[in-house]
Amino acid sequence: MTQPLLELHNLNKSYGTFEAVKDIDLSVDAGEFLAIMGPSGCGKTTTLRMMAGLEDPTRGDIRLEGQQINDLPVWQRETPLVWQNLALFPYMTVRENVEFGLRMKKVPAPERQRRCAEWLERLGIAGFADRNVAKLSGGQRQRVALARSLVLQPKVLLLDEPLSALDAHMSIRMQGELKRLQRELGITFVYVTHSHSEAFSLADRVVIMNAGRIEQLGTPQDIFLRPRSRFVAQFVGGISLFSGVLKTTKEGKIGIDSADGLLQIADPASAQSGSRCDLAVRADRINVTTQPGWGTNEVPCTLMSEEFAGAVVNLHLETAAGTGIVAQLQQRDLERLSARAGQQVYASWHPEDGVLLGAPALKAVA
Ligand SMILES: Nc1ncnc2c1ncn2[C@@H]1O[C@H](COP(=O)(O)OP(=O)(O)OP(=O)(O)O)[C@@H](O)[C@H]1O
Repeated sequence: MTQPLLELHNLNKSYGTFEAVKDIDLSVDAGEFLAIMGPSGCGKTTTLRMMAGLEDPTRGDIRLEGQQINDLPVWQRETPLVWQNLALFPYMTVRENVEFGLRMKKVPAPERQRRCAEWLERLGIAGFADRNVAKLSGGQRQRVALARSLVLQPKVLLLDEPLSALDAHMSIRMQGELKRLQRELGITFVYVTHSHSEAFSLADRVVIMNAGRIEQLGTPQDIFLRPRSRFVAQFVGGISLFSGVLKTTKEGKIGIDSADGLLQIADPASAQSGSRCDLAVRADRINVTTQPGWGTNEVPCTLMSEEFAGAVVNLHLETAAGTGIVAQLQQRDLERLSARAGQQVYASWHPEDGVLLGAPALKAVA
């Protein structure tokens, strides 16, 4: 088995009595693009700053290539951090900013200039080399910040919401460039973001944090299709949740007995009958009809509102028991449905589209 490049073992950070990061265990492989997501204040930045050496862990280990680096000062680490406000030196030119780290490392002038020129070229900012960074656009400044870190040939590049200051168009463009660079260079990226679309489209694996802990770690597909907890399902969004008790009927059907009736599932894993469970169903798996009789799990609902999201529309429904359901329809399907807010409709889905959460057997899966 190959050794992970970066490892966090039982990493903790407290500020006074407040525990910002709790018992984080995480391994990042060489060349991997790992995204860290979670609600504001869940400890993403603190975790990243500990990796960068900008915060001391209260407890636990950080290892790079197997070596503990907890006490290594920032400037000796090979894990630079690029963050949202970039922290470029405002009175320096682009070239001076990019060369700065190499000067600190006492890299001889000819090599410094060669490496700086290579990165200015690579990131398409050679034309502004002698311009003051204060006179650049947001996207250009972002490139300077990346060049300044990449010129140091880091083992891991840590990025804290690097695109959050850019407008939507520039952010999408930079996402593509970041992914291309990461693939071409084979550098390991650890990337903190608030943006679901950035995490899910860029990362090989995504960490979802909640209140200082890792709630789920998996590929974007895993997290999107198989959220492990209510928290992850709600955080990812576009998922309807039903609570109930796992039950096998006299006819041999398996489902959860919920306030909205028996909701059948295809795969109960090894959850035991009688255990309390939550069932998650993705919005794009829910059919909506104006007449009953179309599906296995069919729940009468009231259409509460429609939310237009480009080519698709999210329908917000509510059952008689007060459960909120969200269904995602193509625009043309909505036209065919021709239902209005306040009208009774029927939500249905196939048993195999329901994912059980909270069952003991599922929790035990690593
Ligand atoms: N220096 C500090 N002193 C005291 N508390 C701190 C300090 N730094 C961070 N915290 C607290 O630790 C918790 C985690 O902060 P952190 O910045 O890691 O969260 P985050 O997930 O990155 O949030 P955001 O998405 O808002 O940036 C927060 O409650 C924050 O207020």
